Amino acid sequence: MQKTLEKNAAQTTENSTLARNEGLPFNTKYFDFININRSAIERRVSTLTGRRSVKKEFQAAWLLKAISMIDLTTLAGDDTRGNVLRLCEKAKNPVRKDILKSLNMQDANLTTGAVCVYHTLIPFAKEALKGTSIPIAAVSTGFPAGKISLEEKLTEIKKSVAAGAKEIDIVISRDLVLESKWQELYNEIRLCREACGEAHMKTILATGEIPTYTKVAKASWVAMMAGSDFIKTSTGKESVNATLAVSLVMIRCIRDYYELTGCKIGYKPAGGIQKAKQALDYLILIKEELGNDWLTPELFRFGASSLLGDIERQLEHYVTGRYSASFRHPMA
Ligand SMILES: O=C[C@H](O)COP(=O)(O)O
Repeated sequence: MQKTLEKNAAQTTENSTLARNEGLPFNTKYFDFININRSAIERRVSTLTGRRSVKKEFQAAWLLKAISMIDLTTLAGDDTRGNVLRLCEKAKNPVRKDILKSLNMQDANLTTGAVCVYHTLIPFAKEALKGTSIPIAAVSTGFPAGKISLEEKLTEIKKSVAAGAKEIDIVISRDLVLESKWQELYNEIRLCREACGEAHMKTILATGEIPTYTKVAKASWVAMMAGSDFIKTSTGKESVNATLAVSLVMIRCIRDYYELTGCKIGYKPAGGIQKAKQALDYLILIKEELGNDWLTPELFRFGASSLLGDIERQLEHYVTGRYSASFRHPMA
């Protein structure tokens, strides 16, 4: 397992020199022809999780890797300094020391990929993460509905960056997708990317509010062309959030964009990913469709508030042979 983690660390270093996506000039020729066959997509993902599984020590190694790719998230109306500080402690020490010791991973410096909070909570995350390299991700642009003016969106992004966010998760205006106003969508995302400056931008499509996979694919293309560093499924607040099927649609766009431009765009499924088994399914999908290059925090994140608790529980089971109650693995 030590070897697997060392290999993962080497992969991360390689990817940390990744050039940012500068985007492409707007042109509908890249996506006009797209027409997604829903049943083919759903068939592909249903066979994937049946055919493939990861067992025993490989499963433990994959779960540790999954932890390094979690944007540990709290986006609740009752967030306080206290729960953000506790969440950050969990990001710094995601797995109990005794479990890590049994896995011989106590010196691996395992942390989550980032901590994701609302803008007003950034100072508390900054205080708690001081001295670490864990980035703060902030949700901006009128999260989750995005129903504020473009000017306000840009101001919000700039404020979050100034407050210390190194990653900005923006929400797009879903009406522009519903009405196929692709050029307007492109302009909006472009301006957001400019406002982000050095901060990496993850563009949330809110796929649960987009009626067809064809539109999800077109919106993915527009987001990448406009300079997004990551494309992300959901806010976690829609009635349907991340699914494997919508992920397949989006990561195939990432693959095609890479083939066209040579630029690797990151992927972040978010919302409703609560179980270790779900995380493994996503990792298998990414490995099969995009390859190992994408299995690093630079190119893949889970947006999840409670997934880490189940992963820790499964690791404890791997080590002790016993399951503990979920409340023994609190997030904050
Ligand atoms: O971006 C992250 C999501 O808001 C987290 O959703 P979740 O609470 O369902 O894990």
